[in-house]
Formats: sequence, C-alpha cells, structure tokens
Amino acid sequence: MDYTDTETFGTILDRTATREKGNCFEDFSEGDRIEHAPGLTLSNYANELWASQTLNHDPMYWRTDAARAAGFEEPPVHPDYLLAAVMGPTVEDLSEKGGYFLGRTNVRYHDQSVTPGTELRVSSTVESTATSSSRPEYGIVTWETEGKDAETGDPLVSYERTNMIPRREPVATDGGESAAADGGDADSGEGDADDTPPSEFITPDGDRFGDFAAALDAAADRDAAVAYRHERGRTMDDVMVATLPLMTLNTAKQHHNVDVMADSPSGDIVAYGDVTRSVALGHARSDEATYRELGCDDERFHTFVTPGDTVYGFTRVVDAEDTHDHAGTVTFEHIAFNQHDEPVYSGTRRALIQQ
Ligand SMILES: C/C(=C\C(=O)O)C(=O)SCCNC(=O)CCNC(=O)[C@H](O)C(C)(C)COP(=O)(O)OP(=O)(O)OC[C@H]1O[C@@H](n2cnc3c(N)ncnc32)[C@H](O)[C@@H]1OP(=O)(O)O
Repeated sequence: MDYTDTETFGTILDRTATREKGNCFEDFSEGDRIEHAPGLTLSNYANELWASQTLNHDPMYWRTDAARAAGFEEPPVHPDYLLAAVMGPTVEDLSEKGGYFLGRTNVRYHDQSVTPGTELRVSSTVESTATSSSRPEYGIVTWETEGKDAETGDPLVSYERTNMIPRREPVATDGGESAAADGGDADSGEGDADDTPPSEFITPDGDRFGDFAAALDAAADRDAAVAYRHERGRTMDDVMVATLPLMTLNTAKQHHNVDVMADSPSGDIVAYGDVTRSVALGHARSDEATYRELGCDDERFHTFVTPGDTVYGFTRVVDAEDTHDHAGTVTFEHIAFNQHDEPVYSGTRRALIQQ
C-alpha cells in the first residue's frame, strides 16, 4: 500500500493517534517541582536579534565603553532576552498545550552582568491551580520559575507566571465569581475609586532621575499625573511573532502554527507576551537614562497581538526615590497599546535611572 497516496493518507491520518506534547491542567498540583529539560545557552546572536528587533538599543548592551561606564566589564545580555530565555525552556512542560499567558508578577533580576555563553538551568514550582469560572474548558495555573547559571548555580531571574491551561475534561462552573486561586492583586477589575482622569498630564523635561522627580513634584498638589506617550511603534512581523519565541525554545503553538490558530479565538498566531512587553519597555527606555532594571510586577496581557498589529508605548511615572549617588529608583506603569489605541499589555516596573 502506498501511504503517500493523498486519499489513502487522509484515511490513515483519521485513524491514527497523535503523540501529544505538553501538559493539561489536571497534570499540575500545588507544590509540584519541575526541572525543565530543554537547555539554553545565552547567545550573542539571539541577544542581538532580540534587543535590535524590540528596539532596545541602549548603548550599554552594545558598546564596551558604555557597558563599562555602567559598571559592567563587558556588554551583558539584555535583561528582556535573559527573561525570555528563562521562560522559553519552561513552555514545553508548562504551557505548550495552549491557553494564554495571562500575567506575571514578582519579576526579579538577581544578576544582570550575565554575558553570552552562559548556560541556563530552569526550574518551576506549581504555586496554585484554580478553576476558571468563565471558561470551563480551561483551568488557571500559577508557577514560580527560577533561572540559574548552570555552572555556578547562582540565581539570575525569577518570577511568578499565570496561564490559562486546557483541561482534559471541562468542569461544571457556576459562571459566577472568579475562582482565580491567587486572586489577590493580579486584577481587582476596578480602577481608582474616582475613574476621572487627571485634568493635566506632565512630561518630564529629560531622561534623568532628576527630571522624573521634578515632574512628580510639579504634579503633586495638582490634579495632574506624570504620563506621556512614546513616539516609536513596532509592527509585528514574522520575526517578532514566530522567530523570537522559537529562538528562546518557546514551543507555544500560539506563535508559530497558523493552521491550528486559525480555529482559535484570535484566528491567527499571536505575539508572545514577552515580545510585546519588550517592545513597550524598549519604547519607554528610549526616553530614559536607564542604569539597571530592578523588577516588574502586575504584568497583564489584555488582548491578542497578531501579525500586522503595531505596538506603541505609554508610560506613567508613579514614584521617584533618591536611593543612590549615581542613580535613583523610579517606579513606572507601562502600557503597550495597538494601532486602535487598545491596551495589550500593562505592568509596573522599577528601574534605577541615572542621576
Ligand atoms: C502562550 C504564551 C506564552 C506561554 O507559553 O505561556 C503567550 O505569550 S500568549 C500571548 C500573550 N497573551 C495573550 O495574548 C492573552 C491576551 N489576553 C486575552 O486575550 C484575554 O485577556 C483573555 C482571552 C485571555 C481573557 O479575557 P477575559 O476573559 O476578558 O479576561 P479576564 O476575565 O480578566 O480573565 C479570565 C480569567 O483569568 C483570570 N485571570 C486573568 N489574569 C489573571 C492573573 N494574572 N492571575 C490569575 N488569574 C487571572 C481571571 O480572574 C478570570 O478568571 P475566571 O475565568 O475565573 O473569571
């Protein structure tokens, strides 16, 4: 029999089982620890591709003199690439089955002097599992993930991530209150007590810590916020949507299987949340003199970004604290939005900004 005869082959395909990849919601129990087998060695090529394509062009990641001026011996890998390189190898075990990256919090960079050639080891612990009241075919899982330097065992990045994960069997839900286990501060679904925007928005005069602090001082005692848009936008193309996640071993079909995704709610492949976020942060960093990334919290992905969408950035300055001689700590809220002005990502970020 000729297996490659189209008609015969179609019949055979209909009768054969698929050897599945990934895990369903039922495979995760609170406290489970998973050592992720896929290894990844940070590479100069991937680092440059990630940082260049997401418009993260800060000289300290490209030029030796700028890196040294910022206290590094040589240009380190970009923190967004480092974060994605830690998350990518987790996908096969945690989220390849499908469902969506809902959010992440407690992102902490433990060492930012990491250079290309560093081999990573990544592990995750299931922090919580919960029923989705709105989507009985999914559950909601939160994991805590840590990426370490394989040679020294030193922690490099850690975070808590929450995804919708398909169930093998849908459950009956009351369709009522959210059952998100960690519920907490991820999203109260409510804005400020007073939802009226401030009457005035102040833009800092420059990109230094003092400019952010002065703008916040100017806004205090007034019905004003320090908030501004960034000019650049990045249209999502194949490199952004499929190449960047695959380069970090992120096997989520959402980003590279158009055939499967045609039948999903987005109708198309969707941009990896870390790519969308990195573009928004790249826009923001182009308007600030960043010294170090400290961490991100309350990151949410509000709606799909599909090929052809353009990602813009908006920043609100929340706080500025004079913490170091050479830099101060600034807390930002960043919102990525698309060409229809719809928020697609939001999160708070703390960074040291040069004095
Ligand atoms: C796959 C991948 C990486 C990977 O491999 O991993 C990716 O990169 S993929 C690309 C990035 N991603 C997206 O493209 C998603 C964009 N987004 C949306 O398209 C919509 O957001 C939605 C359709 C997913 C939901 O839409 P929505 O139904 O209107 O949203 P919500 O009602 O807010 O959330 C529904 C339920 O998730 C609970 N929930 C939400 N957020 C959190 C959180 N942070 N912690 C704990 N629970 C949370 C909520 O509590 C509710 O729970 P219930 O079901 O119990 O009500």
